[in-house]
Amino acid sequence: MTTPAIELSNLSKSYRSLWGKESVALSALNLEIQQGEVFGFVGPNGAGKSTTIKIIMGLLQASSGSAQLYGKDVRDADSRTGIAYVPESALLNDYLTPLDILESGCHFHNVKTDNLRTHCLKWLERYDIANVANKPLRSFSKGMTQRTALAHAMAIQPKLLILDEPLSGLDPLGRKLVLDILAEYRSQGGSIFFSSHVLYDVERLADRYGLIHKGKLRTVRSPAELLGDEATVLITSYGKNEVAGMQHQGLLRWQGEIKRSVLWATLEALEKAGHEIHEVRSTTTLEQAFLDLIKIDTQ
Ligand SMILES: Nc1ncnc2c1ncn2[C@@H]1O[C@H](COP(=O)(O)OP(=O)(O)OP(=O)(O)O)[C@@H](O)[C@H]1O
Repeated sequence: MTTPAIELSNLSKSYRSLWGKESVALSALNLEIQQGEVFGFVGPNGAGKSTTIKIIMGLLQASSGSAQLYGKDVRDADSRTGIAYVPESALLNDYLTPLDILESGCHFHNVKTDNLRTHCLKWLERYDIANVANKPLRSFSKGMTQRTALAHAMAIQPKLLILDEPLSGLDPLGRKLVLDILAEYRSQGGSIFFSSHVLYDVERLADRYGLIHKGKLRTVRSPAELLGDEATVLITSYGKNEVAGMQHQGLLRWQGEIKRSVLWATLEALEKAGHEIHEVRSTTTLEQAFLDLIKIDTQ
């Protein structure tokens, strides 16, 4: 068996206030992320996501338990070679330019390339910031800074990407751009561990999702497991003949919201009846499925 990309065993973290009061942020977390896996760490604000990521990145010390990257304890800085991290609010030196930042990142991670400048410019182009490659970051919007941080992460050709709320601060176009790049990285075998407090725009990205709530990992599921048989699908078609489950909407248009378990049977029936299928869209969101689970868990 290959070594997991991330292995957390009984990981706990408590913070102590100035008055000595302890609050538990993470409680005995056990989790394995395999190489090549995309894992979404999802939970509401204050659930413990950033605390977990900061421990993995060596920025915080766990109170107990252990965290390993590719079999190496995270307290050993070498464990993070070839691992890219983008924090929620990227703290980049704002006197530097995107090109400076990418080039120094590549030097630090020992990236081998024929022409470093061309390599870095390629990544700035992918993130649509090549036109400001030589401008200092202090003039940038939050979205542009976030894009620089993401371009820096990809330019080091990481074996694992760790992203804390990767889409926060980005407009819809920026979000789509980042999701497309992450999907491409994933299709080339890259591993991703990302956190998010909302699911709707990352729900197609991960192989598995872990739900963290009040410092405890409540459940780890694949999107299919999470949606189960309760998932519904909305079908829109055009045709003359009636088909079970479909409601006539005037002229040739039909629409039906059906259980996912009867999707294929319905599509076959529509084809047989000579309908042209216009759209098939999931109407049950992962977000709702998770919210339902928390309700069940806390009852
Ligand atoms: N430096 C700190 N000192 C004391 N308590 C802290 C500190 N950092 C985080 N906490 C507390 O630990 C808990 C977990 O916080 P954490 O930032 O890990 O949550 P999160 O899931 O990342 O939330 P968000 O989505 O808002 O970033 C929260 O109750 C938070 O208030």
